[in-house]
Amino acid sequence: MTSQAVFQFQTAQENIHPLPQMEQVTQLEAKQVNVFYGSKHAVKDIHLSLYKNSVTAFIGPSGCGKSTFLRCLNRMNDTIPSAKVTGEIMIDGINMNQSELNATQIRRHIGMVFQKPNPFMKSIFENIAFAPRLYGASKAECKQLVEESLQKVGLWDEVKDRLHHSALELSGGQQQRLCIARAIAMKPSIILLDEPTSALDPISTSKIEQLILELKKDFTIAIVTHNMQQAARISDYTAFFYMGDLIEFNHTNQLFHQPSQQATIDYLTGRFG
Ligand SMILES: Nc1ncnc2c1ncn2[C@@H]1O[C@H](COP(=O)(O)OP(=O)(O)OP(=O)(O)O)[C@@H](O)[C@H]1O
Repeated sequence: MTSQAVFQFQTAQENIHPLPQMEQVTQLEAKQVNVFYGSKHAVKDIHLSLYKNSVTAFIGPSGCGKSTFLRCLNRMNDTIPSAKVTGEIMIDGINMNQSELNATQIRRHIGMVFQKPNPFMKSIFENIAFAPRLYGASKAECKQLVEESLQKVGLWDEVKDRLHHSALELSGGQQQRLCIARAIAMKPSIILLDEPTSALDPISTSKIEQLILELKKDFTIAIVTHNMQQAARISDYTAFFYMGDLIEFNHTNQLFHQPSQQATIDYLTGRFG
């Protein structure tokens, strides 16, 4: 029997989701989500919930489908011509994964920050004010949003005297915090972070981790990370993916200390990945 077959054999449905239904409030529920790139089945029948004001980490070896799944949550896979997403992404009783719903509107409510900081080639101020203005925010509202968002990401004091300088003058870590500020200025309910610290030094990484812990008071957060210490430090829940399957989902503490699946144990102990 191949190791993959062993994992599949051991992944009983009830073990994937051993969470007792306690006090968590579901913010988003993915049901039977599958993603195909042409004939490649990259994400297989995933059922997973994000809970309000919590951080959920997606971990697993390279190519296991973490980012692909994350991108389903705000319809970012719509931008990839070969990608086909089936299943439901339920928020407040509405399935977001239906073409009748406008993906741009959905992304207002489910913001995303990428691996590489990608500020617009505009001023610090404009990076934040641009989208709210498009959606009708007045000059005064934009000004307030800029300050509020920069305060939230701990960047205000560092940049308040050069708001009209190019965002590209900022360091990588500052640029990433600016991108987070840009996302939160749209007042989303969910923020998706795709390896947001992998291009950053340890000090900038630590600042972003602190920031994520602060932000979960106001937002629901999902983060893809290769850094297992990071997942252990900042997440409340962890989902372990392997070859497109969700192998295990649990409270982070539980998953790291008492994993229920052999594949999770093997990954956490460095036997593969
Ligand atoms: N645009 C695409 N076109 C075709 N195949 C893709 C595309 N993006 C991803 N894939 C494939 O889908 C599978 C899952 O990729 P994905 O990037 O989601 O994995 P991942 O777990 O996030 O990996 P990593 O940790 O390396 O970023 C991989 O086999 C990958 O090659």
